[in-house]
Amino acid sequence: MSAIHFPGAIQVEVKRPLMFLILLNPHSGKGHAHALFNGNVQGMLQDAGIQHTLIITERQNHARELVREADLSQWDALVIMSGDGLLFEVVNGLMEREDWEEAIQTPLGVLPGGSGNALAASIHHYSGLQAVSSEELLISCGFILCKGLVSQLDLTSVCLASSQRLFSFLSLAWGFVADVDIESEKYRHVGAARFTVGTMVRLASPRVYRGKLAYLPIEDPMSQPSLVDSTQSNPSPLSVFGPTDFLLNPLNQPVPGHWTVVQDEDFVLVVAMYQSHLAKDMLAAPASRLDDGIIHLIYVKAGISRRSLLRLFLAMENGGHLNTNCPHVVYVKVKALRLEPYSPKGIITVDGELVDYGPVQAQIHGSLARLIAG
Ligand SMILES: Nc1ncnc2c1ncn2[C@@H]1O[C@H](COP(=O)(O)OP(=O)(O)OP(=O)(O)O)[C@@H](O)[C@H]1O
Repeated sequence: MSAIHFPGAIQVEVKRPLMFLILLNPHSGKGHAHALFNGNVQGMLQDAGIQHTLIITERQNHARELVREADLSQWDALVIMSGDGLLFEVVNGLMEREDWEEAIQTPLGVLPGGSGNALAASIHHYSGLQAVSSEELLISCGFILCKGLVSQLDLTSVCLASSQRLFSFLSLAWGFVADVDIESEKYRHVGAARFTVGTMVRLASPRVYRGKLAYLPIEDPMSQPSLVDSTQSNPSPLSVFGPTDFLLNPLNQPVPGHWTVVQDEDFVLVVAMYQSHLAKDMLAAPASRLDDGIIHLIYVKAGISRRSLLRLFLAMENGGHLNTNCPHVVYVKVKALRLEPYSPKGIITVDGELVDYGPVQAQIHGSLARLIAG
């Protein structure tokens, strides 16, 4: 085993042969994940001296249950070949274990086989590489996986009104983005283009979403763990495992007085990002990094014209949307946030997955997990 030290406090260990558990969702993306794996990745792993066990998931939550019970000592990494939804299962399965603290240190790996592939696109972007086609992205991520260099990864704890707590590696969305993500499921057969189609459909009849948004900016001295008395904090009642959400008050109490409460209550979208990409061709938070400890909160206030909104989404392809000087777009870096929608029905997504609709709050936990990245 050789230890390599990188500036930026990343300590990586590369040993061979590596043993990977690869979980593959055969229905992800256009439904070609298995063929793509056989055609593009299998040989690469063999050449790199990486042994693997491939498990084809049979149903939703199969991967979650599997990693919750698995003997993790057998594996050098847990890898998903799918979209972001399967990694969401793996992360939450690990965080549901009694030994979560150790389990979540198991390096994770990503091979894009879904339609969004946001984390894969983010990893590719952090490597300084240009945007590529879906198949090229798979090959790029295959190489990154074969190199086996491990970085740290932030996770965000997301608390729902049902007292459920989820761990998220990518995003929390409400409004336009969440609606497009879920409503475009029916265009799955067109692959990554489903988001473009969904965006155009929703642009034809944009909605206004009413609610209350509050957040703790990174500059606030109280966002530092050392300044918060964690014995006074109130973790959500069902958070049996996982770190304490020391910045959050219970959802049935007001947010701490030093938080910023947004005056506007009419939004077109609210999206909290902790990686750069929202989908393969959506560079929504260009400044985000794997373990910067920051939630990049972007919201668009109601009143924006349809044309400006279209321009915004077009500019997002290369991350230019934050430089358009659009007065309706707000971008803040935060440690925690709370969102309380007023409408009784709606869509909220966490890492692109539909979650219970209602009040929701979140806090980022820096470097909680580990990820094989370039
Ligand atoms: N065998 C399976 N049958 C049905 N659903 C599955 C199966 N395996 C996983 N799932 C679920 O399918 C959903 C979508 O999976 P995934 O994210 O991997 O693909 P995708 O939606 O195409 O990609 P993306 O999230 O990038 O858009 C997830 O909720 C996942 O839990």
